[in-house]
Amino acid sequence: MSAMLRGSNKGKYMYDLIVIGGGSGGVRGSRIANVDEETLVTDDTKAATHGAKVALIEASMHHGPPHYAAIGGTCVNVGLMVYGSLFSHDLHAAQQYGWSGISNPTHDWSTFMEKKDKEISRLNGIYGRILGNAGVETFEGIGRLKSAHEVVLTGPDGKEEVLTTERVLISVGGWPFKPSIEGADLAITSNEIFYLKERPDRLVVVGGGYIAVEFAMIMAGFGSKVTLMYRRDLFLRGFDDDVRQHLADEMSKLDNIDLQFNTNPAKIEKNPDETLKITTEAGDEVEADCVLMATGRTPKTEDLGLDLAGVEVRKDGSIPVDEYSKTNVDTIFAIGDVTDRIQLTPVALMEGHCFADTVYGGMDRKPDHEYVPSAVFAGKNEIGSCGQTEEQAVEEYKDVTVFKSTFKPMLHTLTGVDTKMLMKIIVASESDRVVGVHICGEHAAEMIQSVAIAMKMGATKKDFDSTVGLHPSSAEELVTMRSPAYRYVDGKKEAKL
Ligand SMILES: Cc1cc2nc3c(=O)[nH]c(=O)nc-3n(C[C@H](O)[C@H](O)[C@H](O)COP(=O)(O)OP(=O)(O)OC[C@H]3O[C@@H](n4cnc5c(N)ncnc54)[C@H](O)[C@@H]3O)c2cc1C
Ligand SMILES: NC(=O)c1ccc[n+]([C@@H]2O[C@H](COP(=O)([O-])OP(=O)(O)OC[C@H]3O[C@@H](n4cnc5c(N)ncnc54)[C@H](O)[C@@H]3O)[C@@H](O)[C@H]2O)c1
Repeated sequence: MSAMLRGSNKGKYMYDLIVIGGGSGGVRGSRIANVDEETLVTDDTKAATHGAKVALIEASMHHGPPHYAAIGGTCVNVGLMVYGSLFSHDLHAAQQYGWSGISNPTHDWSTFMEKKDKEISRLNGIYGRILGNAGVETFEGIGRLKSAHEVVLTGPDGKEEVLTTERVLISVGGWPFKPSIEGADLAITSNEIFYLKERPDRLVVVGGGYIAVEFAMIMAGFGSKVTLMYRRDLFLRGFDDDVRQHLADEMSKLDNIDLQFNTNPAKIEKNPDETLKITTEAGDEVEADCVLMATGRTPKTEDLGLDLAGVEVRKDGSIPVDEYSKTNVDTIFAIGDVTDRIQLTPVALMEGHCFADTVYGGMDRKPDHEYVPSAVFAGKNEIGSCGQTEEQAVEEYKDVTVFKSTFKPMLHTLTGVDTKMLMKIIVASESDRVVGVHICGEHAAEMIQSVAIAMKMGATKKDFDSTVGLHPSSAEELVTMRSPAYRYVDGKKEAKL
């Protein structure tokens, strides 16, 4: 795409760009597109010198009901909940190493929620200030397209205003989807779980994606008894099969998690004492205090007026875009979860940044979705993953070598905790390039970020082998796996090496 003119609107419209949605992608896109030298205030805005006149419309400047997401996005909620939930494991481990005075630890949910909310509010404020410093005009309210160059802003007081703009960037994200089973309204979603007044003693989680697995482990870490219902054989579809199975095996070892695969709820009812009864499609009953539906997210495009602007929308509500995040309308762009590419915060940031650099910065920057690392924060058994699964690699390269290692992390040689870590390296045999790395175990997320750099640079297995390990660490296993577990030749798994 040829670079467009900076601030080319020349007074025809009120703004060069209106951004609808101020989460991860929208804040980044607007901040980078905006800012001329005169409004540069902090170091944080120094990179942003593209000079467009930008307005950003965000439904809420403060997290929580009814919009839940707010300026800057609320992803950090999960991070804090994960950290909070891990202490139960750490406190147990500490005692096995001789620490005392912590034999009967208790957790105060309301103290934790209060501190978490305070931190998220602080972040909301920071994002508001960053935008202000960058010179982005920020409006609280709902944005809706009236035409390709007009956006209706409905403020918190219900008042409507029409803003005109040369271009629009849509970054409205998604909203949790609940299947329409009987009593679904009694279930909460990931929106509400961040605001529970009390920790449920018994939680049923429905679904088998990131959110289902993470919240099953988070709430179990805090002490809830969790039943995870997933409609198919094994959760986390799309992840490497060995990693999925390894995590399922590890979760099955935990006393307070009951994994129920091939199980789906048929109805949810309220008992006279306000607790809930979940009846599965097979007719089994489970009693719980709370049901979390983690059954996917739907792009938030329903009332966005996309039809009035002529923007194409897929059946599932997502917006198709080209490699520069442009929709079928030349002046309308979309980034982040609403486009249904990879739904991760850093990906939305990258897409927003590339958009601004290309359209207002005179650069030619396409977001690069290859070797994007991801993590599932499943307690002490988190997954860190980058690149292809074994199945995908065999499909693409036919000749593939697989290295695998399962071992007990050194920490647990003294704790007595029955847990294992899995590491897997997938290599395209002909080029020796490492095309997939999958880790399940403590600190997997931290490890995979560094591995992703090597993979992005095209590292071969030989490069991994020639790197000296760091001892003692679990990560050193990544550079000491010398013997392949098995190979594929011409797409067929070889029984013997
Ligand atoms: C529970 C949960 C945990 C997650 N954990 C992680 C994680 O650990 N790591 C990770 O990388 N990703 C995580 N994600 C995914 C990540 O949050 C998204 O990929 C990312 O936020 C997408 O950014 P976005 O800009 O597209 O949308 P969002 O960040 O969702 O922002 C959209 C914004 O638009 C606003 N909005 C919507 N409609 C309108 C409108 N009409 N007018 C005005 N404003 C509007 C919303 O209020 C919201 O603030 C998680 C998601 C969820 C739900
Ligand atoms: N750690 C992270 O980076 C992180 C954490 C949370 C979310 N996310 C992002 O957010 C996105 C959304 O997460 P998610 O967990 O909501 O979605 P998901 O697509 O990962 O999982 C949805 C799950 O719900 C199940 N499901 C769908 N419809 C159902 C139905 N009618 N009945 C029963 N089950 C049904 C699916 O089989 C799937 O297992 C993810 O794709 C991910 O990119 C990332």
